[in-house]
Amino acid sequence: MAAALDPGEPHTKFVTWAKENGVDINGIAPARFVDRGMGIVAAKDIKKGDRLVHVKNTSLIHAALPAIRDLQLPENVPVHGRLAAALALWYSDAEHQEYKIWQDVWPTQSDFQSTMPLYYAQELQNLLPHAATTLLNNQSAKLEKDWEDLRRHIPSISKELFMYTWLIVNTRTFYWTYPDLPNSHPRLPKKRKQLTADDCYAMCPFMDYFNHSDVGCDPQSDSKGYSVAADRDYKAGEEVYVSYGSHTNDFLLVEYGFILDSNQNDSIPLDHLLLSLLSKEQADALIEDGFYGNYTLSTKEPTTCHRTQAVLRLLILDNRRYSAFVGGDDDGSKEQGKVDQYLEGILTKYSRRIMDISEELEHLKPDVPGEGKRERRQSKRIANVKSVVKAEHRDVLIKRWKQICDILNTTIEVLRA
Ligand SMILES: C[S@@+](CC[C@H](N)C(=O)[O-])C[C@H]1O[C@@H](n2cnc3c(N)ncnc32)[C@H](O)[C@@H]1O
Repeated sequence: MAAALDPGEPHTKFVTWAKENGVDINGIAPARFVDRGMGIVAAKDIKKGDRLVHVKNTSLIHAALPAIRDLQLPENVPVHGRLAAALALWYSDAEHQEYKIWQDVWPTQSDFQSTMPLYYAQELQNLLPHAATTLLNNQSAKLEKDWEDLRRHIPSISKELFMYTWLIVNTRTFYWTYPDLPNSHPRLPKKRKQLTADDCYAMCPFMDYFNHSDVGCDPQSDSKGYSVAADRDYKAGEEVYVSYGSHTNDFLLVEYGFILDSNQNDSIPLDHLLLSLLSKEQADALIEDGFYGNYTLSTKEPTTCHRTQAVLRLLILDNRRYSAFVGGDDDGSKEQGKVDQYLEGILTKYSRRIMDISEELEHLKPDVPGEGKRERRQSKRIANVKSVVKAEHRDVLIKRWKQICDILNTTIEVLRA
């Protein structure tokens, strides 16, 4: 069990504020952890099913709040950007005290800088795994677009501050469908039927202290608000996690800035390995059959999905055998050995490429705090290393590639057996 440390005064003040502002807390408390900032611990022995926290609907912060609508931010901008703009305006306004005590317990800008891939040096971003690269490109495009669409409406806010509150929203929001409002209400971001996941963001003070685990409590919402009940018994002092969803480590890394040591939901995409092997005709056939792309290798059995089995068969079998497999007329067991052998070759090649990437990462010199530019230049020359990056960024990336290699090697062993 990781040591839980005293959270410090701002957190004690925040808990008092939360209790006075619609948050009901039972048997849990915030605590500081060495490797993941704040989290929640059991303050006493807890029984499975006990309600640990309830946040009233009126205490949530979301786009339908009058205080946010009054800012008259353009409605075509996604809720994520509008919430970030509101938080930035409140954060920078000394007169606006309503959420000050909550803001005081947020992670700092420097916490984000040391964990989020958005802040990695370009050369490290270039070495992210494929899935993480796609997610990071999307995230970065969304942030830039929100900033471009909003900057004229919030002239007092710097991009740096906007980026900070945008990441606060990114890492601390909950899914909220405004169940306390009628289906058509002027304060709903859209008519209820038209709401998409991008409209359903709510910030939930205190609930946002919970860290994530692949097995954890499952937050629930209804028109009265948000709550968390214990998923199992806990002993006093144990950390209580919630699950943010069935996320892979690449997703957790880009969206939240961490990876789990063990993650039953982890998987890696194979599209970048398989799509390039297809001829135009094969790609067209897969599109027509609904099997183009989205091929994954997971940590759970069976490690390859049905889609992957389909594309591999198209690549190495005659069309008749492929069609029998995707049409469901044949389970494909007759050719399984041949398919496994082919996949084993592809994965072995990828695993060798990862060894090269890991070596490249090892040669990027980590930034040593306190070391000046001159010393860095000198030690770069002496050690024949290429560049200077943040040690914590580089190390998490080395660890992630090692996890990917382990998934590949486990699968290769299974395919060989
Ligand atoms: C909703 S907040 C949770 C509270 C947060 N730890 C804090 O200090 O305020 C989400 C952030 O917590 C951290 N986090 C959550 N779960 C984690 C875990 N299992 N391991 C490491 N960091 C985690 C990540 O920095 C993530 O972006």
